[in-house]
Amino acid sequence: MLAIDVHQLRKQFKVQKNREGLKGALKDLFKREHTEVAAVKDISFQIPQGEICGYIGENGAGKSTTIKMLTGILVPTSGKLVVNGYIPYKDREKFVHGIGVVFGQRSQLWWDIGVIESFRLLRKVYRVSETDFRRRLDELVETMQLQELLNRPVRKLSLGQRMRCELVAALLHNPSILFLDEPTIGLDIVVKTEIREFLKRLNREQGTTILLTTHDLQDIEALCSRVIMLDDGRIIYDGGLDELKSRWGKGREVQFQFTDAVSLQAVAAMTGELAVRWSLENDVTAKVWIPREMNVSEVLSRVVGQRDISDIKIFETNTDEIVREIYQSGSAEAPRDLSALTDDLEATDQKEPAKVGSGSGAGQP
Ligand SMILES: Nc1ncnc2c1ncn2[C@@H]1O[C@H](COP(=O)(O)OP(=O)(O)OP(=O)(O)O)[C@@H](O)[C@H]1O
Repeated sequence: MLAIDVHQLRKQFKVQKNREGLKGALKDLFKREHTEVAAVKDISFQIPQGEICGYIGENGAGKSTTIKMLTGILVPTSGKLVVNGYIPYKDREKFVHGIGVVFGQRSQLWWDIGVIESFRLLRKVYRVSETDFRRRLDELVETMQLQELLNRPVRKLSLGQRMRCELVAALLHNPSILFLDEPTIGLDIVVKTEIREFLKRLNREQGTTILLTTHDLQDIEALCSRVIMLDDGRIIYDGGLDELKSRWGKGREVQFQFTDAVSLQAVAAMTGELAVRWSLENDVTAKVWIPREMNVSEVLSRVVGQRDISDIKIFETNTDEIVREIYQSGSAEAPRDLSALTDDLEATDQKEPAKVGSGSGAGQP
């Protein structure tokens, strides 16, 4: 069964226009002018139960607007959406029992009362039985190590402590879908890792579906097998993270540290006709760029054995770089040949972003 089913979903906001000058302000008093801002433009996607899906995009791409429609806070302008079997904005009362929401920038806990009191209030809001509440609370408090924090007022918690409490609060009623909007924003790496581990476990053990919005691509790498990328209200990529990397990655680089001095000619001779590119870093260190369709072992087997090597390091294009380039180009369509890759590499060497076909290719692959 699908956890989330979205078809041609659109949200337009009516925004007041302010005319310039005193005359304009006076005119505004009598007759307001409006413009329409389309925040989400006819997007479609399906998320099966039990999936962890990353929902990413630049500031203003339309992520929060989508989450707000999926959680029933906003009514769509057009399109269809079914979440957990319900139409969120229509069936709100029944619908909210099956979802949990964490907005990293906002709290669902009461600021001045003890954490446990907030949890008790939420138990009443979600009408969870006392026995289920106790069992669930004990389990969550232990995994999230909240024992010491339960009686402290929320305002006295650190951000990391509060986020752990927010997650517990969102899960007390045992929802089958969890919406997370920037859950690790501002957290240190230790708390981020704890939260990622917790979410992985939750998904593995309870099959909770998770839709995660984040600007931290390490959250995505750690948790999501699939990523949906938005740009200006449209989906420009929907697929696996691995596929994105192999489609956009610029191949790999292998750095060899030799025991004796080498020359560029000598290292290039070792790989002969292979379409790789060598560069020298110093007398004993050389780097070879290998296109993504070539197996690294093909190069390694030619080099190892011909010369004594003291160290080898393999570098991949990291996801941050890939996603930054896609945002810049406005399209995740990147059918690139070897020469384009080489051009890109040269461009990157000169610290300029790689350019690929511009934004017309929006749409789901
Ligand atoms: N209530 C609103 N009224 C008018 N315009 C809005 C409203 N909410 C959002 N927008 C506009 O819709 C667009 C998408 O905003 P949204 O908050 O969904 O983006 P986002 O991807 O979540 O961005 P961020 O990463 O900065 O949170 C923006 O241009 C924003 O200005």
